[in-house]
Amino acid sequence: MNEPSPSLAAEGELIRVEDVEVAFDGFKALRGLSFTLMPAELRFLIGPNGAGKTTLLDVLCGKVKPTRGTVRYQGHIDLTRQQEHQIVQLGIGRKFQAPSIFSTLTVEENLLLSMRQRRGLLSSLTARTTSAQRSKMREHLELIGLAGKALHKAGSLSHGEKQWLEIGMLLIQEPELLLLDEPAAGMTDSETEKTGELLHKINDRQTVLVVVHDMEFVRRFAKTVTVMHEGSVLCEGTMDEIQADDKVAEVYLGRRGERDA
Ligand SMILES: Nc1ncnc2c1ncn2[C@@H]1O[C@H](COP(=O)(O)OP(=O)(O)OP(=O)(O)O)[C@@H](O)[C@H]1O
Repeated sequence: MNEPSPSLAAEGELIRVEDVEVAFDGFKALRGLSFTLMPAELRFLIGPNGAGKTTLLDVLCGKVKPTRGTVRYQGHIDLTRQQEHQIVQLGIGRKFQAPSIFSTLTVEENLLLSMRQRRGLLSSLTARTTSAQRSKMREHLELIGLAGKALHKAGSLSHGEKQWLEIGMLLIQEPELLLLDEPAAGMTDSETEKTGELLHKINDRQTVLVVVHDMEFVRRFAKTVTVMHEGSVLCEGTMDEIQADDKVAEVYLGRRGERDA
């Protein structure tokens, strides 16, 4: 049965996580977590170390299966029953920390490969590029700020540029929902700024759920923030609302110094 209870599912929700538990050898990384995401949101997910942020992304992309609870996509799809590759096909793209670009190929070739992902690697490279594919590629090169480096080898890019290329490779597959874990980690100040701006540009077209540790980045670029603590949601709201919340001050913002260093 894929139909959620009408009393529990609000119209038009993209994601509804209900009472989810994830246990690793008895340790509960998620404990009765409930969370919803509407289409077109840009949601920042914050919380102290070990709060369960990455585990929530792992559940949404199918890498980790909950031991209890439900995870609905677009109201009627039970994500807990889908394999990771099926979830990608359903339109949920996840950027992992480990790089997935081909260093010896150009920026353009990496994007082309990603666009034609369903073919084998060799046929993807040798297939002729249609004008529609070229224009889609140019559009994505502009979006990620790498139009001037289309013919550069991906391996020669800066750390920040590699991250943007990876984001571009996900976006060119036109996901409905993009999941990002610390997209600005290790970036210079100017790369961090561009990444924040990129998140907003992406959000013009896609729903984005992003895990962030850097509180300055959150203050600068967040729309709505969800705070997690010990495997469940502590509170949600704008950054002003979050900062005014005593519970957050106690469990998270009070420890901000550790994170902002
Ligand atoms: N595969 C695993 N096996 C055992 N424990 C795990 C596993 N994955 C995560 N955990 C534990 O679950 C808890 C939540 O981890 P998670 O990575 O989701 O937290 P997080 O909020 O993303 O933390 P951080 O901010 O440090 O990245 C942590 O205590 C972690 O050690």
